[in-house]
Formats: sequence, C-alpha cells, structure tokens
Amino acid sequence: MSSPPALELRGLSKTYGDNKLTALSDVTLSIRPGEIFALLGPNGAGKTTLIGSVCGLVKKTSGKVLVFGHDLDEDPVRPRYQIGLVPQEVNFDPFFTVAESLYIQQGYYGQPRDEARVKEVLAALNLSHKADAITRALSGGMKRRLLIAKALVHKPKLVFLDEPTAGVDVELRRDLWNYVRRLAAEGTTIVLTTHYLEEAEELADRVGVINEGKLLLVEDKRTLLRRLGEKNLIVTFTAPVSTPPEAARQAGATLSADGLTLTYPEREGGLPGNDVLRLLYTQGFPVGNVETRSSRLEDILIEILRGKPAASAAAALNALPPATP
Ligand SMILES: Nc1ncnc2c1ncn2[C@@H]1O[C@H](COP(=O)(O)OP(=O)(O)OP(=O)(O)O)[C@@H](O)[C@H]1O
Repeated sequence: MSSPPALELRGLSKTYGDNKLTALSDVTLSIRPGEIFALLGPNGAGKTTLIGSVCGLVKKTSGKVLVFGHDLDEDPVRPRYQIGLVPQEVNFDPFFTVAESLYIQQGYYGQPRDEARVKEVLAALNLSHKADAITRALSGGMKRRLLIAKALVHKPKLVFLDEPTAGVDVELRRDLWNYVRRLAAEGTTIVLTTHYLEEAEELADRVGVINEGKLLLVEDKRTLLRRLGEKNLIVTFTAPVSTPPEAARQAGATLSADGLTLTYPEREGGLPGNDVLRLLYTQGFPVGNVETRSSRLEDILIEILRGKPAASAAAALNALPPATP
C-alpha cells in the first residue's frame, strides 16, 4: 500500500465572523511526502488561513484535514506533533535564551531534551554563536532564524513556512533555501507561502495558486513553466515599421504602437522564432536588436490571477491525485 499524503485537504472552507467573509472556499489538495509545495497568491488570498487551519490556529468552518492520513477531527493533537510552523510573526518569549527557547519547544512537543539536535539546528541556521543570548537582544534577522529553528527543532515531518524570508537579507534567504532543500532531501514535506516568486521558482516541486480563498491551480512547477511559459522573441527596429511580415503576424507576432518593437511568442509546434527572423531579414526590415525572453513564474502567476488560462486551471484541478479512502 502506498503511504498516505503528508497533507490532504478535502473541501476545506473557512468563513470569518458575522460578516461571513469567506477566507477559504472548498479547497481540495493533496501533498506528497517529501514534496516542496509553494502556495502563491496575493495579500488576503487565504494562505495563512489555510496554514492556520492545519496547524490548529484557525477553526475551520467545514471540510476535512488529514495529516499523514490522520483526520484532525478524530485526533486534533497527535498528528500535529508531526508539524512545524514558521509563522509570519515573531512569537517567542523575549526573556529566554536562544537555546532555552529551543529546549522549551522540544518539551512542548513531548520530546526529551536533545542537546545534539539543538546544536545541529542552531548551526544550520548560523545561530550557534547566539545560543546563550537573550532572544530579546537578537536582531530582526536573527529573530527570524530562531523562529525557523523553533519550528524545526522537534524534527517535524511536515513543515509550513509562512513567508519565511519576508524582509530578511540575502544571506539568510540563501541559508534557508539550502536548509529547506536539505530537509526535503531527507524526506521532510515543506509547504511554503511566499510573495517572492523567485523563491517558489527556486525551491518548489509543485505550485498552487490561491486567490479569494479559491485554489485556482495546482501544477508541477516545470510543467507550469513549460506549458504556460513561452519564449518571446523581441526584435527592436532602428526605424518604425508599419506591419510585421504577414506569416509572422498570422503566427502571433505583434508590433508596438510606435512600430519599433516586434514581439513574437514562440510556442511548441508553432513557427520557429528563427523563421520569423529570417522573414524580417529577407524582407529588408530594419532589424536592430534581437533578444529572447523566457517567461518566468511571475508572468505566469499574473496571467492566472487575471483569469487567462481558466480552462487549463480547471484541467489541472481535475488532474489532482484522488483522495485516499
Ligand atoms: N481573524 C480574522 N478575522 C476576520 N477576518 C480574517 C481573520 N484572519 C484573516 N481574515 C481575512 O481572511 C482573508 C484571508 O486572509 P489570510 O491572512 O489567510 O490571507 P493571506 O493569503 O495569508 O494574506 P497575506 O499574503 O497578506 O498574508 C482576508 O480577507 C483577511 O482579511
């Protein structure tokens, strides 16, 4: 029998307060053990609410949450021992030392004091030299490192990182990325929310896009980049032209209003970009600069949020792995 998903959401919904604000609407999602899953969406999309519902910080309105196959309605406590959460905001007692706050965390998760583990986590997050510092005296970036250390010290198998690198420096981001990769390689499942698309592009195996509480798309990152991504051939002319070559126009080439830039989206099976260039040269167009630009996750996300590839979003959702019985 195959192992259950690390996390499974079935029709998860959350409505806040009397004004019936729907923060999550019928979210169904299955995350494999060892996967790095990036949840992307604009402010207020429902990402933190989703994480909170799994971690016990938000009371869901309806739906099911299963952690490694265990239904949290049946046992809300034990399955959560497998979870680690790096929240957006600092949440530790400012009067303990760095090491003490990690030992407290181990105790909180029902684990014996494990000095070797504390040392290991501190070293991985470049905090060893601050082990005996009072947490109040840490810099902002060090507080974030400690937040991450706290979430990991009990060796969780499912880790939520809620915008872990918001407002941190390049060095911490790099350290964290390395550590996330190592954890995933060791079998830890990572769910990451981020506004830095570069972060999702760099780390994620799969990407989910959420907006207004609805999961619009779940897709393998590479497929997403390949299927929705396109290479644009950008040709700048040295003098304005009035119209692109007919064959290029029919294949999708467009001209900027000033007649100085031609953009041609190269797609699999379509007219190759080099053929478009050949047409331009042979027909005497005043070609100046030529470059190709690949679309990045950022471009694709903007398209999805604008609702452009709605059909593919629906297809991707239908292609989700079936719920385990
Ligand atoms: N405790 C609460 N009471 C009422 N409304 C809430 C509460 N928490 C969140 N909301 C609302 O629920 C919606 C989703 O919020 P959530 O924090 O989950 O979004 P998010 O995707 O994490 O946003 P961000 O990227 O800004 O952190 C928002 O409209 C938010 O205002």
